Amino acid sequence: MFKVLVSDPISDLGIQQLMEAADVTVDKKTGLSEDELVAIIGDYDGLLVRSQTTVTPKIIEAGSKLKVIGRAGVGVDNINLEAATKQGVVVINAPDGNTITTCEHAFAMMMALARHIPQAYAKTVSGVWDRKSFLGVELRGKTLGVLGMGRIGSEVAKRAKAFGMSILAFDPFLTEERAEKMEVKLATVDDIVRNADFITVHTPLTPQTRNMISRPQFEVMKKGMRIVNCARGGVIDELALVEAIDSGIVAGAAFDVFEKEPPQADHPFLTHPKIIVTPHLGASTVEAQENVAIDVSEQVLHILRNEPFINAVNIPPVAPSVMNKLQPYFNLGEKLGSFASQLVDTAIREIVVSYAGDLSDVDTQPLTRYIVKGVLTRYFGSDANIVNSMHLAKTRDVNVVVTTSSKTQGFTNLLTVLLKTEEGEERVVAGTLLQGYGERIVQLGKFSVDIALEGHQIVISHNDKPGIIGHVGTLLGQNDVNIASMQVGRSTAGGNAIMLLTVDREVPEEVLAHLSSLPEINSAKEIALV
Ligand SMILES: NC(=O)c1ccc[n+]([C@@H]2O[C@H](COP(=O)([O-])OP(=O)(O)OC[C@H]3O[C@@H](n4cnc5c(N)ncnc54)[C@H](O)[C@@H]3O)[C@@H](O)[C@H]2O)c1
Ligand SMILES: O=C(O)CC[C@@H](O)C(=O)O
Repeated sequence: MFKVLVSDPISDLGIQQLMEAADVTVDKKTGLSEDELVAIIGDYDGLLVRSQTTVTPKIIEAGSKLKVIGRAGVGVDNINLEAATKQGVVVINAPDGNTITTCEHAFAMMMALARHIPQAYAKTVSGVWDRKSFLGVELRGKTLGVLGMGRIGSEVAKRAKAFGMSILAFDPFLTEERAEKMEVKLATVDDIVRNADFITVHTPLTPQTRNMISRPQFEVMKKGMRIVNCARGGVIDELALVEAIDSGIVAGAAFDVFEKEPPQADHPFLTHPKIIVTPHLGASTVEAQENVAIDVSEQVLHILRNEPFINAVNIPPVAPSVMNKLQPYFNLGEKLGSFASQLVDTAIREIVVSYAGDLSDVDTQPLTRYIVKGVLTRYFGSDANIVNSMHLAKTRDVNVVVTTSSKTQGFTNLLTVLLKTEEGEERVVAGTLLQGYGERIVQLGKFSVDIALEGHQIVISHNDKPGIIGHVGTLLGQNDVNIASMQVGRSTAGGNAIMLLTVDREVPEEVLAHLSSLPEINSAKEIALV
């Protein structure tokens, strides 16, 4: 039974699927401090948050069973990704569910700003009928600058066109072609800053976007422009903005987000007559909260159940078509990695993975993670997983090299793992997924073999002399180790040879030692693939 903790208020309807799952119990405990979370998180396999819980390294480290942290929303800036990745915890978000809602909020803020709606409302309900102080401006005919043309920025631009605005847009990924299709003008930040009547920002907060609009930008703005931030506090420099309003450059600002949330009681925005604010309400609609909770619950279930998932923030995204193609090979890759790692005796320095045939023309990154996990499991046990395998390899100075090859050896798909060790050892094993026959090892060192990749195996390196197979069979039989299948490969008659046996059970240490001591046998190793 999996246990999931929901530590922020999240739509009940949205997490219904999780609550109704027979293999999951859900606990809702909101408003906990870091220490309170640290004290209980060790019991949970999953943690579901919105934006109130700050998931710190301390909480993640205490989550010894934690497999997944789900963020019901887009931004994962309240989750320490580095700590999660290090510990192999998948972080997922729900990037699509609140796009329209947040876009509509940004638009509402822009309109409220243009027509002084919050200020006029406050005065009216206070009993003052003031029709002179709130002269607004139309949106029609104005230039809107959109910084960040992702999901939300693009939707804002679409709506602004319907209002008769012309749009200048900047996003590092916005091409001339896409801009044309969206009927916006591709511009630089400087163009936007100098020419826009309204600016709205829709970027994440990154080192590049922090204070993207600050004093130098305000100084060259059109007098009387207005500015909206429904993305992240810190993208627009708060103090520089207040100065720009007070000096008459900016006519007004609308902010849903703050550098520090909630803002201090003396934050200048809270009393400024030309700044309107909301308490991070961009995603707060019934629809969006249901959508993000449904999306994230579904993914959490997949992760807990070890099924393929999407929207992982700390694993590169994979297109569903690529995932479908790769998924059948995950087990093969992990087992080959595991097999290869059990062949080496000294510290691994390089893992060289080679893909051929059907695997040569697809983005194999996710499969490489499984192979590296397979290699590292020998050393890290269940601490190695597909989220942290590349990170673990890097921190242990293990170089991972991926190549594609045209040498398929006649197979439709071929996956080769070569391990190089500090002492100059090289161990190579190749496998294939054979329709109707499952996962097979087809190469071991320089020898061609064909044996199912499963269970307990013994790899014996020996000299090709008569009687050896008989000795091995007798010894294993005497020790109650049943042989399920056997393959022998040799370079030349009488030369080096390899024997690969699948046996029905674990092989006792002393039996392996006895095997290794038999005449003409150079080494005997057990490989466990269970
Ligand atoms: N107020 C809220 O409640 C609320 C709700 C949802 C999302 N958000 C925030 O809104 C922002 C946008 O969300 P989204 O879903 O559209 O994300 P998105 O990833 O679809 O779009 C973000 C865009 O910003 C662009 N970008 C990155 N650096 C940039 C730069 N230096 N200059 C210009 N563009 C840059 C990216 O290329 C991307 O296209 C995020 O920060 C998100 O957290 C806030
Ligand atoms: O309301 C929330 O949970 C915050 C939403 C938003 O900032 C997000 O990043 O998705």
